[in-house]
Amino acid sequence: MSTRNVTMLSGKMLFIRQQSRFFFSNPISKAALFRPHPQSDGRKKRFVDRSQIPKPHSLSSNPRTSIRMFCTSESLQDLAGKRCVPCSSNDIHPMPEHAARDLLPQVEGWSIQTQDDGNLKLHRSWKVRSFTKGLELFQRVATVAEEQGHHPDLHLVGWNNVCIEIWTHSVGGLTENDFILAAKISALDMEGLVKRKTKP
Ligand SMILES: C[C@H](O)[C@H](O)[C@H]1CNC2=NC(N)=NC(=O)C2=N1
Repeated sequence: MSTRNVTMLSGKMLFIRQQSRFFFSNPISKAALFRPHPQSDGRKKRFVDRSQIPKPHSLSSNPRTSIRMFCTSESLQDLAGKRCVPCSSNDIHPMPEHAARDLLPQVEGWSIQTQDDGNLKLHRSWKVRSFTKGLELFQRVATVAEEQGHHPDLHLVGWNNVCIEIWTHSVGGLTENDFILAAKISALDMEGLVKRKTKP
């Protein structure tokens, strides 16, 4: 095999392994990728087993892979421990509803709603102990939002009904930023501000 072919093969292998690393937490092994194929003369020739190469930009049936397409890091680490990325980044895109629903269990108490324009948003509501406790809750949320450079919509109606809605305005939909902010808001100490949920 000429040097060029070896370079090409190794280059292709490197590209495939790089691509597979993007889609799978464990890159496909060389052995799986280059399977020996017995020749008529008894020699074994290696060929690229195309069935092992992930299709580019395919949302595989594995929900964790599809979530990973929209998350900033390989592992689905605790969202509250992550940091929002600038909403003006060209790399930020709205996620499809199935990816949002896959992330929802990580932000307990939040729900996904569809806006009048069809875009998705996160929603959560609380009963606060007083109007001023509601404003104090908003202040704590505002501190997190300013730290993250990502902001919710805050509603305080009927003096003690707080509702917080989050979506990424720059892309008109849900991104991981919204789930990170929701997780950080859920992690806030609201003791003394909100009424305990009465057991159903
Ligand atoms: C420049 C940058 O897009 C804006 O400053 C930030 C501020 N906070 C934001 N918050 C939300 N929810 N969506 C945004 O698009 C957004 N953009």
